Amino acid sequence: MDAITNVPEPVNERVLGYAPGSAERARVEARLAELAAAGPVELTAAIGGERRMAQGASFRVTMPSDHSQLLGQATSATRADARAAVDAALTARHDWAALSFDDRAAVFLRAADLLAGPWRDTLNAATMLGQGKTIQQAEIDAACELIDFFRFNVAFARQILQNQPISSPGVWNRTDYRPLDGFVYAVTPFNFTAIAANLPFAPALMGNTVLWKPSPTQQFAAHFTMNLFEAAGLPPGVINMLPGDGIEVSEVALTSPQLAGIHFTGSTATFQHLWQLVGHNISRYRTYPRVVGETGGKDFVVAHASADPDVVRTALIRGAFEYSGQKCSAASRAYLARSVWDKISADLIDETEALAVGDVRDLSNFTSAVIDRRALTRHSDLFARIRAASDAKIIAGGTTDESAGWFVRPTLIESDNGGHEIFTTEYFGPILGIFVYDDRDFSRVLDQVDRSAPYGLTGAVLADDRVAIAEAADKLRHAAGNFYINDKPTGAVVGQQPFGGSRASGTNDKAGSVWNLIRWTSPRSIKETLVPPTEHRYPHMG
Ligand SMILES: NC(=O)c1ccc[n+]([C@@H]2O[C@H](COP(=O)([O-])OP(=O)(O)OC[C@H]3O[C@@H](n4cnc5c(N)ncnc54)[C@H](O)[C@@H]3O)[C@@H](O)[C@H]2O)c1
Ligand SMILES: N[C@@H](CCC=O)C(=O)O
Repeated sequence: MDAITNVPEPVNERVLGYAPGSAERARVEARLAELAAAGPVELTAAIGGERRMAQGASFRVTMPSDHSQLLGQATSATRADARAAVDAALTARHDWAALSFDDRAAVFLRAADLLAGPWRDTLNAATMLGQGKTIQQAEIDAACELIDFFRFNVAFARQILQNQPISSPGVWNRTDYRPLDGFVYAVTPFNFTAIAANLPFAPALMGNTVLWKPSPTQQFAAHFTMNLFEAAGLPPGVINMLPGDGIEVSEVALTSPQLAGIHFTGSTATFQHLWQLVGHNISRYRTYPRVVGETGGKDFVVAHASADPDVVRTALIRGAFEYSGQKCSAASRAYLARSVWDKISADLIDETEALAVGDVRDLSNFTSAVIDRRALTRHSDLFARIRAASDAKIIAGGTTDESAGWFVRPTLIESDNGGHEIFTTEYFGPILGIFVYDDRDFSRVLDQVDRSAPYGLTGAVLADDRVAIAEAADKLRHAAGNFYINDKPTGAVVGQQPFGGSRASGTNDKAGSVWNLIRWTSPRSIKETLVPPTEHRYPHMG
């Protein structure tokens, strides 16, 4: 079809409440029971449309909040699997790029509607069981954010395609939004089902074919996400999914002359490692690979003396402890004016101690387990270090329990040493460092917030005083790519707060926006001269 169509106007998917007695609660509870009872699922690779086990070492996917519950059996992709996936992506490339934008977009609009309807409970339940999310956290991720990524990216991509140059008399200029000249390698984190799907999907929407390497601890929901892509009609070879740790896959992908882009989300260390390998191999590639990565954070909350104490307490608890702090955006360092601290400290400690932490199948819990034993050990080691030191003190939480699941109690650690590791290091767990400052030192503490951590992802200022808000927004301009005023620093919504940060937090290409999609196209300018000249001499030559 030659018409330039209008794509559906995107609207953010409504977040369902799952209150006791609601229909959606009954449905998701039934799906949780079914998936947990179904026995281990074979977590296959997807290569050129074929679903088969990868050829490497096997690994198990269990529930973080009940590690005796086996959800899936997987095997890691080997070099041979990776070579097959690269070949499949390159084979599918021409036909996928040759499809009209409408045909490509329709696949993902259908995925959005399937997910909003019959697939919602499956992806929510898989995310709860496999990644330890409560229903609220699964709903805003695996359902709403992913549906929004699908629908909004289609609309943003259409805007890009419509962006065409001017022409002049006798000349017709056009921009051809080509996919990149090769395949895209998407490497995704454990903590968000929506991010894991968006990283392969966004380049695919722009006409690219993709190797997708999910996190082993997200493989359960990734498996169902791949099923969803297929159910929506994604042609074979467009997205090829390779389970496992990715080491052998990277050896193949990053040395392939056809590597055209990396779409990464995960830790700063892994991203830097991948970027170094790209630098090392730079002369091998046919084109310069686009390297897009969103990485770690040490996200701050600064409360001014004018802040409402109830707002501060709520923003800290939700911002730091939802999903047990396993969000790149989680509040992990708080700078509190002493007058505010004096008003909230007792209640903050009591409420933190009272937070219900347990199995995700008990919907009354506020949060659940951390992702795996490694994460739990990172926290128990931290607690031991803090207890041995004199310049920081655990004032709530500070315990772990691995008897049934990988549980870490929400923890508050207070210190007056602004350079302490609790203000600089990303633990990726339910840990909030607290620095109390004299009310009159607000300006000085803003400088400290800006300088003390290497990251630049999210941050919040809480204040009623407008001058204080303006000063914080100015002084912290580069300290956060997502800056919140009187809110927690988590929970960005697609289309409303495009997400990403700079400094050690990434390339700030803003997932779910035109700025991200533009990285997956290599525009070609076409000039057509309608009546070309037939004489080389210019008028000034007489
Ligand atoms: N800025 C953001 O938008 C954002 C969003 C989510 C998570 N994160 C960050 O992600 C981190 C947590 O996620 P994680 O624990 O999954 O991160 P991670 O870096 O451990 O793993 C990310 C992915 O990289 C893979 N990986 C590791 N080494 C690899 C290699 N050599 N080749 C190929 N793949 C390799 C992992 O298997 C996984 O799929 C935190 O630092 C968090 O802040 C950032
Ligand atoms: N976009 C999410 C964070 C993603 C990282 O883990 C938020 O805004 O809370």
